[in-house]
Amino acid sequence: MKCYPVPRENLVLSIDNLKDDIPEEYLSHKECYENVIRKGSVLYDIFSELSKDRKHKAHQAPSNAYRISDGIMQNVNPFLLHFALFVPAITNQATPEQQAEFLKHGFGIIGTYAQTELGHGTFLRGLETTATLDLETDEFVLNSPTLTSYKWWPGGLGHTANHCVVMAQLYVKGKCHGPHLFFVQIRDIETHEPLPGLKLGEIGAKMGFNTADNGFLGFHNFRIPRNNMLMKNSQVLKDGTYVESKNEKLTYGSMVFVRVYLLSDMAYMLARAATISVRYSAVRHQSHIKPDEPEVQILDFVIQQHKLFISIATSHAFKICGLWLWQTYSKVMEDIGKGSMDRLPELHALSCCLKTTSTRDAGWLIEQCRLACGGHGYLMSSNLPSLYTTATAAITYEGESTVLLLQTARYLIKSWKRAMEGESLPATVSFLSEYFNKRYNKWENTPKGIVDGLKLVVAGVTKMCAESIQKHVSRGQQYEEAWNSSSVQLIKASEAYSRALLCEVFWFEVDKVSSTLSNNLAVVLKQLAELYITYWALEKRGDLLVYTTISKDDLDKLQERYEELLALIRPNAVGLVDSFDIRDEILCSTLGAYDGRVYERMMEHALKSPLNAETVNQSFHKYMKPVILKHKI
Ligand SMILES: CCC/C=C/C(=O)SCCNC(=O)CCNC(=O)[C@H](O)C(C)(C)COP(=O)([O-])OP(=O)([O-])OC[C@H]1O[C@@H](n2cnc3c(N)ncnc32)[C@H](O)[C@@H]1OP(=O)([O-])[O-]
Ligand SMILES: Cc1cc2nc3c(=O)[nH]c(=O)nc-3n(C[C@H](O)[C@H](O)[C@H](O)COP(=O)(O)OP(=O)(O)OC[C@H]3O[C@@H](n4cnc5c(N)ncnc54)[C@H](O)[C@@H]3O)c2cc1C
Repeated sequence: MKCYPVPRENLVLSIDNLKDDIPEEYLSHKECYENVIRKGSVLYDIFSELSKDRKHKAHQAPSNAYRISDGIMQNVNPFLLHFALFVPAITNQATPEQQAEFLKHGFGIIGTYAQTELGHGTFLRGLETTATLDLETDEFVLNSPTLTSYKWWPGGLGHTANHCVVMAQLYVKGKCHGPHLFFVQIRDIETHEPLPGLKLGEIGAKMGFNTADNGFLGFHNFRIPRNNMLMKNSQVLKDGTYVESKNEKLTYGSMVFVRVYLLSDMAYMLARAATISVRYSAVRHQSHIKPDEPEVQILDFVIQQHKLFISIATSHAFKICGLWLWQTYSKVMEDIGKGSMDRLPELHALSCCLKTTSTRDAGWLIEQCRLACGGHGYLMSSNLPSLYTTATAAITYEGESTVLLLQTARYLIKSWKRAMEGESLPATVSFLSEYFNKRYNKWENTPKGIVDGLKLVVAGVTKMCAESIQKHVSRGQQYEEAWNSSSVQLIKASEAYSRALLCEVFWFEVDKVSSTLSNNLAVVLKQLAELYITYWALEKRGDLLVYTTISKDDLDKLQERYEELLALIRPNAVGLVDSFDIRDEILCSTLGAYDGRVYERMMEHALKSPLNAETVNQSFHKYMKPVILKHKI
């Protein structure tokens, strides 16, 4: 691995190409894309130089180098899918020989992950793109038989990528074997023209993510070699023999990989938002707390602390749980490599609910950070609107949130049944077996006591779901119908489970490492973890009252402790966000820069608006003036 900086002479494009003359928000849709490709190409070149000696490994966490692009792009990098899904899909789903072949050009090809179609994103078994084996030519023929079978959404597909990994229904000798992945070239390397037999384009402007170049793709008798099916888990041999995977869900492995990673990504998004709004709240003075004293920093309002400190704490919770989940993922992948699939269902359940909760929480907390900056948070130059639209996209992509929570609920219900039958359960759900023993334990008003209480809530709600399903079945519904009838409660079980997991892992991991930290650091980290747990205990007080022995008096004490924690964290608040160590260039915010020159930066940025290039806009003469003159008395 080479060190920074990459020598300038190694780069095709000049690093000066990373600068913007006009802020991105003033560019048209097309200009914006061209602008990010200009900058993205420099970064792509730098990243490829940096990783020349680095072998792509399966199950490797993505490098943090791409964070730099957060600052340079402000919006989404259209090359993101290459690193985040295309390469991981190949390293995780292709045989070693295929990996050597498909990745031999390194960054000489640009890829994306083309799975979702116009008609289906969630229900993968319903995908319509077909890959049919032609035994005579030893090729697969790809087709999009309907409008709804067009690939729709893949990032970078519109104009950027020249290759993709495509999910299609595999047909061999007239038999469908379900969705499988294929390595497909879609554009000529030199001319970048779409290859014959393909219909390619961009899907249009979106709520955010506008520079991601999301595209559509249709196939018309498009041929690829048989060997382009990614064959690590299942194979199609030359004579058309289909060799089944040990577990057909391994085909979905790339999604599990990204879901796991998203938890750490959300920690970072939230750290950026918290840094902006806490620093701004320290600079901004408005109103009085005591009438005879000067106007205060808005961060001194306790309600402002309540809005913001939870974002700092949550970022740490996600970071720590993200590491824990990453370790779990690596261990399960290692086991799978040795032929054991035992922990795959558990990993799937954990990654589904934690992906959902972290993206949803990041979305509303970033919005809360934006609102906490008052009017100025609404400016694009605060960068909070862009952080919000980028984070909220993740609630839907890589598995729609409700759908993923229902996957976890499926696991919880199965585990509940196993617990009732006296089977032993994996550590992450073993508390289900203890529900009946611990249900009436005396409430303990400590972080550990709260974690135990939250677990009782999960068990209680899961029990209620199992009973609800049973009730509907006994009234004549099929199991799947009964499942649908109980889905509101099932979602609640899953949500409660992710909250209990986040609280438990955060608290116990912090507790574990605190003896290795300086006393001051350990104290502050514990305050953040306790704040997080107490916040959620108060938010979920209704559930705790139903499923545990907590009393009103306990809740009053928790409220008091929560307010104490806000006061304890207040003196360190700015230091805590500084310690996220996010450079101004990456923060990209007029409100959140390290030097606190908020108002100066806002004015400097406003002056860059193209509308300020002239004192009178031409539209005045063209449209307004005639109307004004007409009505002038
Ligand atoms: C920068 C932006 C980039 C964005 C990129 C994208 O968005 S890319 C596009 C992202 N797109 C998406 O994310 C699409 C979201 N959709 C999906 O992932 C799937 O269609 C599904 C999981 C919803 C259902 O799948 P299905 O109908 O095939 O399954 P089923 O419900 O009938 O359950 C059968 C069994 O399979 C199990 N199982 C399922 N998945 C896994 C797994 N990964 N591992 C292990 N196990 C898994 C499940 O637990 C159940 O086990 P049980 O109880 O029988 O022991
Ligand atoms: C910004 C962005 C980037 C993306 N990038 C990519 C990419 O690079 N590659 C790619 O292949 N795809 C990509 N996608 C597509 C994305 O993965 C899908 O949109 C996502 O998986 C959701 O699927 P859907 O759109 O079919 O939603 P739907 O499933 O149609 O969801 C609509 C509603 O139906 C509900 N619903 C659906 N099924 C059920 C069920 N079984 N039970 C209860 N409720 C249900 C959902 O909860 C939701 O409320 C991207 C999407 C976005 C927004």
